[in-house]
Amino acid sequence: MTISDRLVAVGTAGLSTALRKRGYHDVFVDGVGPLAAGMRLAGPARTLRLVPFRPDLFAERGGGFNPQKQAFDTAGAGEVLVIEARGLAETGTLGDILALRARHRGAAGVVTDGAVRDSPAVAATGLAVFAKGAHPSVLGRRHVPWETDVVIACGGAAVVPGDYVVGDADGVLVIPAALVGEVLAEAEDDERRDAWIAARVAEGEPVEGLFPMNASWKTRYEAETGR
Ligand SMILES: O=C([O-])CC(=O)C(=O)O
Ligand SMILES: [Mg+2]
Repeated sequence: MTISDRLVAVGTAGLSTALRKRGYHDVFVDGVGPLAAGMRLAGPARTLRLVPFRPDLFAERGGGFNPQKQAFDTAGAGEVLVIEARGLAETGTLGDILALRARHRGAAGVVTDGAVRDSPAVAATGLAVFAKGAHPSVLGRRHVPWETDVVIACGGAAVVPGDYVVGDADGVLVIPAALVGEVLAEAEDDERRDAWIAARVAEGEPVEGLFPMNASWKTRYEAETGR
């Protein structure tokens, strides 16, 4: 399995615990959700930064093959395109044509703290998209597509190009690239342990002494699982 496949398999809840232990409490892209139920993604971030609309700045960078279009046309296989839209839900930041392009490039998905336009068609592309909502407007209503591949803010989280971004039904979070190996390994161990605990709770055991495990549960866990 690739790192991205393993991140999707372990899920955001387990990853958030391992991040929190290391002091990373503010790595959540808050306020966004999947465009369709069941969408999941993981991969290294490419970034696109939108700045507040201004006629002169829009004239400089808003038209033609602008940074928004450049970002989608150059999205890499397995990458997650993350868009800084300052949390504004009243303007689209991508639509079906750009989603199709990202899909064709093999991108893992898109995360935007703005809205999506052409939203039924975007969902139909099969690309995993996490957004604040849907809105018919083009981005020029509120934004100027300014630059790609810089550190951005998205949903309150800082995103550095190359950070790993993971999204599922619980939400979206960001893992600094240097931490992904240790965070993933620890979250996988914790998830295996929690699955074992969940099986005991499903059998009717109380959580007291079991979650977290006391010494006697630990002994049984180690004996049964070899961990
Ligand atoms: O104009 C936009 O922002 C994007 C759009 O509609 C599309 O990708 O289809
Ligand atoms: Mg469109």
